[in-house]
Amino acid sequence: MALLEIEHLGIRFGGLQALHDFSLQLEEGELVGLIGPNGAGKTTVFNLVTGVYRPSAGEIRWLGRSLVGLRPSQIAQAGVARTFQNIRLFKGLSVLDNVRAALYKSGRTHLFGALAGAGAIAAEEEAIFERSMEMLELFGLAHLAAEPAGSLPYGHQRRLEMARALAARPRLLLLDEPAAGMNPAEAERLLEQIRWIHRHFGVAIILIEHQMRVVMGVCPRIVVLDFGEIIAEGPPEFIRQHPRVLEAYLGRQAEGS
Ligand SMILES: Nc1ncnc2c1ncn2[C@@H]1O[C@H](COP(=O)(O)OP(=O)(O)OP(=O)(O)O)[C@@H](O)[C@H]1O
Repeated sequence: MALLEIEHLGIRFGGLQALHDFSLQLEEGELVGLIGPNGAGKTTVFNLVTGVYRPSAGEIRWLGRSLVGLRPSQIAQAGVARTFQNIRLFKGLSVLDNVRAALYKSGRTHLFGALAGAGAIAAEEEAIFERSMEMLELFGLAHLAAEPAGSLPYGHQRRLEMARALAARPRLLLLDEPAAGMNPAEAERLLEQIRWIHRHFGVAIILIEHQMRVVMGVCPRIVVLDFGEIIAEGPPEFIRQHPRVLEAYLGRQAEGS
């Protein structure tokens, strides 16, 4: 059974058809890139999958069961995690507390739910602490655990966001333009990190990215959106030469330059 099945998904905002007839099937552990020019509808796909928006048409199935109508918190609990285009951390909280907060929120940590009383709560606190530190260590942030998240350099904040998202062991990670605002060297490092996350956690990933080079370097399959519709889908070498993709990207760049 597919991990995620999206069928004929659509949403309108007033007169704007932001997404139309969008279908995508994702297997456990698969890594797919979602690209397209500004306003193509990429983030809208994430907002639909995570329950922020409700579709006007179509179906989203997670392990065979519909996600449509579930609250974002329920979808997160089911195993879908995301990061945002504009980093969303609790900037005033410590690096450690940012990961801890994600674990409390996920509701997936009731490891000692069958037990009652203060002992069980203390054990759960301990489990959350251990898991949070484990994540910080994996992401090379453990030595910064006590620092306020807002004081970290940009690249570290991105890493913390990913550590947070992965702490509750999701089965699907939605990455929304993680390379935004990065220079080429930073983007290259991020690429390595995404490859590592994919290998290490065995998690399925949908990567939205503006920089074609980043997506092409990491995703074996790429879906291209333009004006809310899929215009091409396939491996990087196919996408790179696809006339509609070239037109969508280069045509508009040429107009803009
Ligand atoms: N809540 C909303 N209300 C009205 N219009 C919206 C809403 N959310 C998205 N849109 C519109 O839907 C279209 C698709 O937006 P979306 O953010 O999904 O694009 P995108 O491909 O992620 O673009 P970018 O690369 O600029 O982030 C845009 O025209 C956007 O203005």
